[in-house]
Amino acid sequence: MRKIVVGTRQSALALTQTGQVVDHLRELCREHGIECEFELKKIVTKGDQILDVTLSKVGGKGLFVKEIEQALMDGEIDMAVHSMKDMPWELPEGLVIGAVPLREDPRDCLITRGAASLDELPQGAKVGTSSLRRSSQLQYYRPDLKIESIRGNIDSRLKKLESEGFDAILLAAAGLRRVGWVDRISAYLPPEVCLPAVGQGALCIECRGGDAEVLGLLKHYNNEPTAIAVAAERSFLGKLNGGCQVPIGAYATISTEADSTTITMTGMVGSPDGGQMLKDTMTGTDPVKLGSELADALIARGAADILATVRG
Ligand SMILES: NCc1[nH]cc(CCC(=O)O)c1CC(=O)O
Repeated sequence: MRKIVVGTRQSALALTQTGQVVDHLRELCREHGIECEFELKKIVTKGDQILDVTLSKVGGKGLFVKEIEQALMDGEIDMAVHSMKDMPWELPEGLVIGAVPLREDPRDCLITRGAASLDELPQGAKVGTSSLRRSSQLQYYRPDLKIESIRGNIDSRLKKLESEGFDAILLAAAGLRRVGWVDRISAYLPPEVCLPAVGQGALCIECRGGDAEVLGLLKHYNNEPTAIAVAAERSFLGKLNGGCQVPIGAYATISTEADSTTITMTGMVGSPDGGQMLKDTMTGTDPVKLGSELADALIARGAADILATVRG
């Protein structure tokens, strides 16, 4: 019987979502008469070890993914479960996205100490986020807010809300839902106010392109509308060369009528202080083409200059 070793980071969120994926895959194996067993392998990444520096300064989000991809290429593991939004837009040679399962809630949310919405936060409130995308959109909407950096896993950020005197912090709703902490959410930020990160709320199941057995299993786990939406968002990110942490957001939705699928996507590029904010919405049928066209539309309005300033 084939044993599939599944690599995961060791944060509460990573362990929970990998456990959930393996449960789903076991079910799919039963359903499709596929014989295999699963084993979890925890991997400590650089991103997990370096917690005291802003991510963009130490090499961006790819830090969470690189070591796990190396383990895949070395054959130490056969499958990796990542948060899609932590995935750099380019995969190393030989690795593929085997499945993109059904997306969780893509929105960002606010965890406050009292206020029931973004509008209710007091003038000058101290808000914790290290994401340039979140700070850009928050400052654009509420220039009075004081944004301060906060890092760490979801659990340590929730602790810092109290211990470091924040009035609110921003997190992805998906992560909180997966670990069962929805009751901590004070308010959801609609995409019109805060466009999510590319791939937010989705998972990425990565494997070796030559592993037909694993690919065969994973194709049953793929959710086509999510995969198309994520492909469009990642194409947008790729065209903007969004390698490391950047103030870029995008959210695509899919509608199917008769036999034709239409993708609607909004994308944003903003300066971290919210002083500049470029946003556009476009529709299309080819995800890669749409992502690239939406990026071009923002580049024509100066997106590349904003990003160049951020990258320094
Ligand atoms: N940057 C860290 C990260 N990567 C994935 C999630 C959870 C949400 C998701 O899976 O999209 C989070 C936490 C957060 O941003 O609040």
